[in-house]
Amino acid sequence: MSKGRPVIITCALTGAIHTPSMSPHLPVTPEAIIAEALAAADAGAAILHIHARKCEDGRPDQSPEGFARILPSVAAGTDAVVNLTTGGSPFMKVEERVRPAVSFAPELASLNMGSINFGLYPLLNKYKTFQHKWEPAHLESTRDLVFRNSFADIEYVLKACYEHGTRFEFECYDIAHLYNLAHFADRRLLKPPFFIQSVFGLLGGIGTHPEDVSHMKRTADRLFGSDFEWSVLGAGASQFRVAAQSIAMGGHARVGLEDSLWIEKGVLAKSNAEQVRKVVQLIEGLGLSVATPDQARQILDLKG
Ligand SMILES: C[C@H](N)CC(=O)CC(=O)O
Ligand SMILES: [Zn+2]
Repeated sequence: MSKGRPVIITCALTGAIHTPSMSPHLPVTPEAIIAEALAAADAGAAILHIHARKCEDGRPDQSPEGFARILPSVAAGTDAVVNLTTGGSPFMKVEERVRPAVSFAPELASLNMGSINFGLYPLLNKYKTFQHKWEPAHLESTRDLVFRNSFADIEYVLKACYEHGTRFEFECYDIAHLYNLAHFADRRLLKPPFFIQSVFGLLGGIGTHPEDVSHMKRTADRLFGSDFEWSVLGAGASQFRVAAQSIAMGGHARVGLEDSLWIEKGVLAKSNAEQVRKVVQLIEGLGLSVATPDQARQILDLKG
């Protein structure tokens, strides 16, 4: 067992963008999401990023009731850190998006650090047949979709969650979002360590070229010095390449069917745990260790 620096693996189980017809392995029902959560934690994920879906057809569900069908069983089955989404689905208003985090006061919640055009053209052109009527409409409407996260929206979410001791996974889709984070830090509305989740490869945000990844890290180093922990997620086919670069550069990694349905080019991942096991190999291959949930709590200064 390698004793190198502990690397935190986040697993994002289902999300709100991919739809059931895109992969038979995308967990949709509460039972499936719970089973995937526990298996991903067993495989090495210290943090579980959780969205809920409507049981009947898999539409994104941001109601506290939807999360109440998932969270107790996850908490009973693993000590992994629960990270609740406040992004919900990009079609939702911030008031709706923040409700689960306010209701359940998790240790960690996502916080999206800026607005972006949310382009899903790669998905639009790829999928033609669907199980549910809402799926093609969901995809079609992204042509004109802006995922809104104004300064007021961001302040609304951080104030609504902060009083419960919830800390944040700062989703930064582009360099500007790092400056937005610095703005809120300068206003003392946030305290370090900042858990930065750099998002690569979403059309509307920064690309996945190694230069893009390095540019994000260099900018974060300049803005935050040692006051941050850096993690990355690569959308789609870039997931493991971006993760490998981050791990080699001293960072952490996020994987999961929320942001990529693949285990390798053209091969669907059979589960979230399969993706977690692959990133564990990357970490141990570099002589590093996989962080336990408690090591993640310590590194990120979570309330526990
Ligand atoms: C690119 C990620 N799917 C963004 C995300 O996970 C947002 C959230 O849940 O708040
Ligand atoms: Zn999410």
